[in-house]
Amino acid sequence: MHALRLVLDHGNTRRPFWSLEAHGIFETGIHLVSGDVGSGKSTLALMMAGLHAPTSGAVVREGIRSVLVSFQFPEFHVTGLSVAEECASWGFEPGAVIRQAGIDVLPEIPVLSLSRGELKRLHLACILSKECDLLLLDEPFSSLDCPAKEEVCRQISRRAGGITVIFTHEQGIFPEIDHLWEITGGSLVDCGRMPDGLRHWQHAPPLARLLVETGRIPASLTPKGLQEAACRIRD
Ligand SMILES: Nc1ncnc2c1ncn2[C@@H]1O[C@H](COP(=O)(O)OP(=O)(O)OP(=O)(O)O)[C@@H](O)[C@H]1O
Repeated sequence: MHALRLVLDHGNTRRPFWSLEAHGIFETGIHLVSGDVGSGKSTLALMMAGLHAPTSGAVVREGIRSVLVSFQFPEFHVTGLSVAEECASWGFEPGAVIRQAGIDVLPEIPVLSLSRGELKRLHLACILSKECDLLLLDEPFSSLDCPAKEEVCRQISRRAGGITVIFTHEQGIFPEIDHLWEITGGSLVDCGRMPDGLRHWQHAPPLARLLVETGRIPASLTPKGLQEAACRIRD
């Protein structure tokens, strides 16, 4: 596998009433970028994908030959009329995708007749089955219930190789995360690798924050990792 790096070299973007400064290096692994509503997560995802040019600075994709972006709203990705056509547009048979998505739909029905959550699961099943060097997932958990979030997390955690970046304000359910980032005060902040990065993560969910404050640093942000830390006798 060739070395992959996405370098944000003071990649700044400005709009009349908003700006974002993004500086840092994303290496192979699973990255979590958290931030409040409107903080710039989607804009940063577009910048990293090469779909939004920085106003100043640069975004350098070293060794990255393939990029996939998943937008928050699954309708943005639809190109087929039926579920089967939609799966085919990704190069997949509908049966396998429908099984992986865990939804109960027929391949011949119009893809836009699916509920938002079903469509999101179908889209995620397709995109998570593709191999790529850089996978950018903007709010992958939106529209999903807890079991579906957990299944998507398992699929993300299984990704081997490549750079995966999750942009989200999710506070409950996470996959295995290697590196924590957050957007705060108009800047991308590198909180650091897990688990030490937890100490610097302002957007940490309440349970993770409590565990850190009580000296039980979770090794992982997965539900199992948080449970293990919560059940641990204080260090
Ligand atoms: N095309 C645009 N033109 C002008 N301003 C925009 C445009 N797109 C986004 N913005 C502004 O840029 C800022 C960042 O938006 P962005 O969608 O990146 O935030 P976000 O963190 O992804 O939000 P959310 O959590 O709601 O998805 C917001 O203030 C938004 O109003």
